[in-house]
Amino acid sequence: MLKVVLTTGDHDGIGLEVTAKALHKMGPQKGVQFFLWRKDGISSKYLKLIDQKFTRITVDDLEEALKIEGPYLVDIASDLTPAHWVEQTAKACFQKKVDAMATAPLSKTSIKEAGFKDLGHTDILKRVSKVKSVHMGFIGDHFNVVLATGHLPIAQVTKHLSFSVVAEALLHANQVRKSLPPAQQKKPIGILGLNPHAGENGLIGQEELLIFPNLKSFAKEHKIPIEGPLVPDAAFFPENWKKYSVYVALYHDQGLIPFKMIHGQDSGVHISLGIPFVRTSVDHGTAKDIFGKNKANPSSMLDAIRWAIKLARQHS
Ligand SMILES: NC(=O)c1ccc[n+]([C@@H]2O[C@H](COP(=O)([O-])OP(=O)(O)OC[C@H]3O[C@@H](n4cnc5c(N)ncnc54)[C@H](O)[C@@H]3O)[C@@H](O)[C@H]2O)c1
Ligand SMILES: N[C@H](C(=O)O)[C@H](O)COP(=O)(O)O
Repeated sequence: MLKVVLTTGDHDGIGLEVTAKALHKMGPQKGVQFFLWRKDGISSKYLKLIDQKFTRITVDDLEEALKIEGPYLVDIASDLTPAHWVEQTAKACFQKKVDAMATAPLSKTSIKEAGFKDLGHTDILKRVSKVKSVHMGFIGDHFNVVLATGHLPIAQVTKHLSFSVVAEALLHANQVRKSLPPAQQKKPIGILGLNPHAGENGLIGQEELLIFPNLKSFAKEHKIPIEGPLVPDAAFFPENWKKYSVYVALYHDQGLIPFKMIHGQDSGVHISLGIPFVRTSVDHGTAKDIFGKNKANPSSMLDAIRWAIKLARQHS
């Protein structure tokens, strides 16, 4: 049985709602045991939804939960913070006690309030895994994006960008390319430029001239098909989506504004690249403005759980 752990994120966000709705929609999955972290003492509305499809057993910690075998959904009613749920699950994944984790949205503020220095799940996973670089990858129905830099203030992006930063992102984007259906795998990875008009041969910034000549040799050496620097304001025209297996965006919003505009809440999965286990997530946030209103769309969480299972099967 694959053990897949779901964390439900901020207590006052839509995490539990989208997770319960997603589980209700997908029902039990052959060969998969689900574990669900949630706050102790919550209203039973969403648990009742889960109970329509699953036999649920409640415990109060992960260690206890992992001892339970059989056709149950194991519900962890916890008084730890949601950031601790993520950290404990990541440790269990790292120790191979768990096969995959799918996370509902967690605010960076709540991670800070839990006493952690990490900026997001990605940083928690990187710390637990002790790896040098982790990249955020986003898989969508229309196109896929890998971010070369993460949660970095915009003022620091140019200081941080270098050939080696983009080359590491390219290697992770290539992992995404190789996991795509054969026809898509053949398409190059499109790497965006940084400046307006991709620098226009150095007239509007030097970053493209500093990064891309080396990147092209690096890609050739690693047999990775690439194109770039793509002109950022034209790269995401719909007619270009099918030209590239993956886009590499140089900073967070360069890739996520188009990705979220197009995929909205209807699809889109976030995959952590560079950690030694499977972690997927939604492509939206905590949506506190609609907390408790039963308005949250669970499609991204449903995709995140499906991808966690698919990737865990490939890993096992
Ligand atoms: N995977 C994650 O853990 C993750 C991802 C993104 C953002 N965040 C965090 O979430 C918090 C809020 O982020 P934000 O305000 O930038 O974006 P957000 O996605 O929470 O909200 C943007 C808008 O989209 C709506 N929305 C989001 N998801 C929806 C859904 N499933 N169904 C219906 N409407 C939905 C919201 O109601 C809001 O109007 C921040 O603290 C951020 O750090 C976490
Ligand atoms: N950049 C992500 C997004 O907008 O979807 C997000 O903030 C999630 O980050 P973590 O997975 O590191 O929490």
